[in-house]
Amino acid sequence: MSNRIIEVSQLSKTYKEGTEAVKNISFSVKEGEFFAFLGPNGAGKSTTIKMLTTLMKPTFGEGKIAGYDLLQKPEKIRLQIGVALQNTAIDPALTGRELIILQGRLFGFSKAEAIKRAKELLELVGLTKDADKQCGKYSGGMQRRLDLAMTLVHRPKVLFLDEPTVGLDPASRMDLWQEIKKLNKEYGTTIFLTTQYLEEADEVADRVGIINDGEIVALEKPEALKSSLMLDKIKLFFRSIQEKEKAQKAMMEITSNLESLDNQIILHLQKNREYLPVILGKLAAVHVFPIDIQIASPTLDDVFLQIIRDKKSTNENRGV
Ligand SMILES: Nc1ncnc2c1ncn2[C@@H]1O[C@H](COP(=O)(O)OP(=O)(O)OP(=O)(O)O)[C@@H](O)[C@H]1O
Repeated sequence: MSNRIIEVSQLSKTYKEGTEAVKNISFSVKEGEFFAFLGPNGAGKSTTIKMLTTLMKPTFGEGKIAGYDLLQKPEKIRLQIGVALQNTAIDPALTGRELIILQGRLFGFSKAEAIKRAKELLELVGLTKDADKQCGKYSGGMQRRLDLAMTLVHRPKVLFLDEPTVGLDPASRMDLWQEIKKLNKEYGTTIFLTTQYLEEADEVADRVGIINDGEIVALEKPEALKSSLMLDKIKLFFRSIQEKEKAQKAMMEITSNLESLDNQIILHLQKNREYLPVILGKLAAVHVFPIDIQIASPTLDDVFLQIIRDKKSTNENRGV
């Protein structure tokens, strides 16, 4: 096997009533890579994960996970992967420890092995203290960590996580990211996850794939995606809304690619520091002076919005 642990070629899924949820996608993920799969609601992320985890058959195309073919060797694949999908149902009356032991037994561990593995995993995800509490009484963050522990029982090579941090408060989100990062860095587990929190994907992912309307529209390292935008955001803050409005008219002479919020204007300009004197000159001409100026490089959110906007306008031009 090459060191590509996920390999997908022209993978497609059309649901029975005709929705083309995934259209001919091809990509690969290397062993040990942290891959984030992003896309707006309904883009095809869950459908892709379901196909890659053998829960759903593709209508066309092929894929291999850890060297095994999706259609020919699904049972082999299931032993190599861990899957945490959204809304997994677990019995709330059982304790965290009992659930992990049960999972171990389902994977064929002896009772003693399952107990030992549960202890290790509870430690890994920081649930040792609450291991013997009924999991129905766990907080959202604790439940997610338990989900994670359960997916790890059989030491999977690849972990598929569908929006693992959705609905968690920022502190719990950070904790869970730490656990996932640890698995990736210390144990070399390949991570394939979907998330809506782009700034977090930016921080943790080696590579990002963006899917929109069933098609992959970007596949890059986060840095490369951001620099491909070649735009800076210049934020100008004013003392009052009246001043901001005056300034906005003047700024429209430089670019129409701007946003106006309360007392600030955000200009999106090609990366080029020479624009600053031009901006200040135009403002001085109308006697308005900003109280603060901030220059920021694009974030992954900006890239995402731009890609989705470009796609929309191409479709509109084509009359789609
Ligand atoms: N079981 C199904 N039967 C028919 N259509 C479906 C089914 N599941 C998903 N779809 C449709 O397929 C498309 C892709 O959905 P999918 O759930 O894969 O997107 P997603 O990117 O995971 O969205 P979200 O972020 O909202 O979970 C959508 O148009 C959706 O309505």
